[in-house]
Amino acid sequence: MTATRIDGKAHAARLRARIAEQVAELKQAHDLVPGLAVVLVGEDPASQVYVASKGKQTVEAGMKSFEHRLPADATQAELLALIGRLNADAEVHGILVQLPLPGHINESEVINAIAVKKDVDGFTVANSGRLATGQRAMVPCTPLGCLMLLRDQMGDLSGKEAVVIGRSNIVGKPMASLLLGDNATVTVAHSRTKDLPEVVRRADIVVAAVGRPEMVKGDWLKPGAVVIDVGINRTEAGLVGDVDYASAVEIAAAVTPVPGGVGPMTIACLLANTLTACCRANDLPDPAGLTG
Ligand SMILES: Nc1nc(=O)c2c([nH]1)NC[C@@H]1CN(c3ccc(C(=O)N[C@@H](CCC(=O)O)C(=O)O)cc3)C=[N+]21
Repeated sequence: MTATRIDGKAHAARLRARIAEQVAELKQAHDLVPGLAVVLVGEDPASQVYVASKGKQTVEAGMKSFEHRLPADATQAELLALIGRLNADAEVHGILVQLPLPGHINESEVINAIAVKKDVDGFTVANSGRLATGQRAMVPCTPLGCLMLLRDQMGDLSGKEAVVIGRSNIVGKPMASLLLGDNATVTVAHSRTKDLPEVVRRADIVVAAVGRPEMVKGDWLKPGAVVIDVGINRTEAGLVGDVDYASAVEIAAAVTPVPGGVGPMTIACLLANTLTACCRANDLPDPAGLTG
């Protein structure tokens, strides 16, 4: 029996359709249009493509998209001044500064200059702390998308054994917080973890977010596990995840593919967070089913 291929692309399209409906209602009832500002420093081709696709999907959902491109040699002061203007702009409900930033810029200073309520990536210290302590936060898009796929696949996650591979501030740690919030038993594994295959073997849920092409093998998995692959690795063989998909589908119950798994969910969740930020900025209730 081969595993279910979790269709993140189709799931994300349904999510975007729901968001578009709620955006239309917000316009009707309150004459509000959510706005997302994306800031791109430098000319990295992959980032260009990615930012263009975010802009297109933002507009398709009925929201406003504002793109700001700065040259690779822009100063940190210029970037901070731009963020200051976006923080003060009433048409902008969400701000995303595309990472990574050029080496001469202090990433953490820039991210933490974003108004907490407009931090649709959920990367500020304030939002990270709020999520970790169970307070209402803006939740990082990739972990939020993974949580939605897991709930859709498994229903209640209560009491499930989850292993998150990777401890980054943008995926691994917030993913662990979200799984704890859903009452899973969570292990965070990383590069110093001893006998990773043995740790993974006890998991009902595996979230792989390490950035090592096809590292997680099918024979590491517990039969029936649900596997979420966050990896986006460009190799000579093309785009591959952190999971060896071919061997994983022989053992798992369900696996996300790369491409077409978590990636499209990340962008859909960015739109969801922008809508949420717009509602909160106007003291309206959170949109239904979008905030985790
Ligand atoms: N402030 C900030 N927030 C981010 O969320 C952020 C960022 N910076 N910097 C870059 C990474 C990367 N990221 C991706 C999102 C979607 C796909 C995606 O949709 N991928 C498609 C394939 C795309 C392709 O073919 O290259 C898929 O997996 O099906 C990929 C990568 C968000 N990031």
